[in-house]
Amino acid sequence: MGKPLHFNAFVMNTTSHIQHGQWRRPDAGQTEFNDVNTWINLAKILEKAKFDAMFFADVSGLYGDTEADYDVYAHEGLQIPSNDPTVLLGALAVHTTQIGLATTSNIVQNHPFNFARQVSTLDHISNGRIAWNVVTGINENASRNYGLPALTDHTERYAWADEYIDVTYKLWEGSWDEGALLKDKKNGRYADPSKINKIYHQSKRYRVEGPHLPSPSKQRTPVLFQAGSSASGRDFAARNAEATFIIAPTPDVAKELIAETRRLAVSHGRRAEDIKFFQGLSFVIGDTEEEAREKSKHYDEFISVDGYLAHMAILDRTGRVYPKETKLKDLDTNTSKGMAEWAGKHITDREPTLEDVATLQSHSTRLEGTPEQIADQLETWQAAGVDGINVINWVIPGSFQEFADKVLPVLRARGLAQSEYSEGTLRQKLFGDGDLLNERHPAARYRGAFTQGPSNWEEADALRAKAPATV
Ligand SMILES: Cc1cc2nc3c(=O)[nH]c(=O)nc-3n(C[C@H](O)[C@H](O)[C@H](O)COP(=O)(O)O)c2cc1C
Repeated sequence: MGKPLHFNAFVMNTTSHIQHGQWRRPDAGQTEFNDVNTWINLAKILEKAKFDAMFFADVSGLYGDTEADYDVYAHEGLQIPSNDPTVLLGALAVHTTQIGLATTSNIVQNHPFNFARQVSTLDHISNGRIAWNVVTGINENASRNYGLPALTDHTERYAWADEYIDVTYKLWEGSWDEGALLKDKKNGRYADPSKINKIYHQSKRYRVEGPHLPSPSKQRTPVLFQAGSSASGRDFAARNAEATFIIAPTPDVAKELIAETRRLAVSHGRRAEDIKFFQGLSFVIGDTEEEAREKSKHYDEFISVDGYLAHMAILDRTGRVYPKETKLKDLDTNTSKGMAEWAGKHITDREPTLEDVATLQSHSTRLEGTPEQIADQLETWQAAGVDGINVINWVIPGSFQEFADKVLPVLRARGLAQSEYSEGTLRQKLFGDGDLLNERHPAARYRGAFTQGPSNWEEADALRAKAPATV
């Protein structure tokens, strides 16, 4: 028997997330994303099927050139309109009891003091089932929505992320000592002030006094996801992430990426197994191979070439998508070079066009076949070091229901999917090693760090000048 893979449902609080054009299918429920019942219904299906978590992607602004129009995004429902997933998790938490709830939140979109408070509140509501996908963003428009003149430089974005996450660690792990909450009705002592600490954080962008307003939730720090794949992104993940989301084109590429990030984690004093890797995949499931092939063609009929190209930001200078028959060799942009090479590997009998790029993109994460064949392919991904799958959907809720009905039973028979939830918080369910971050994680150093800490800003600043690494 194999080792169970983890399964997350990869979704976004919008109509067109990844598989652009599929919202036009008659059975697509994602058009009703404003209706909270769409999500509650899906959460119940997923929980019944024992999915580990519901993972919400998010962006804080439009894709593409900020000066150009955004007609194509509006036509395609491509991540606009979209709603805030973090708010939605509050509703899902009270309609479920076991499934993990992961939200994406960009460091530009919220002050860390406020964000830390929202997450602690959600972790209380859900009884310890919250995860945070830490992103630094790639959209210029998102930066402009928060008063910045432009997208912050790549290296600086990760320095900012370090600073941001440090504030949240201090609030979650260090501000409240264990046993601070007394609830002592007899003596009229609700909490013990000697165990509630200010943090006096000072860094380039943030000056935060504390204390954290919520008392500690079950997990304190939510389970930490990360999705950057550049050198700085991988280094950030190696230091901070408990789970990393990848979209590798093949198991071999995934294997390399995973080994590299695990090596980095070890170099930062963590263990290789402290990070779990989730590969994003979509599924076309048939009772026979022939049926799967037919279904795949049917999905292709709904592909919106404009949608894929807009998501990949392959647009002209006015923000319009090029005609789909445009040959890649005729595109005069930097992005087209890598793409042309990539498309050229797959299409050898003619000049690749933009339509080919969109189709290739939609096929790049697609596993197709009978449930048995899909299970075989998942075993190959697992052998490459993948711990879990972020299941990308075509339609909500149908794609997940189909996966639950057809593929999960085959996986269970091979020991590759869980049949029951284990007890406890999301972290305990994923790692089996307690509700809190382990001792090797950098946030653990803040436990008890503020108990004997400074009692005002002057003392804090003096201490920082003497030993910058400690506070
Ligand atoms: C699989 C995957 C999923 C991502 N999901 C999101 C997301 O939901 N929201 C977001 O703002 N960025 C998302 N990103 C972008 C990354 O968080 C990151 O900002 C981007 O990849 C640039 O960082 P990098 O240069 O380190 O890769 C995702 C990236 C990958 C690879």
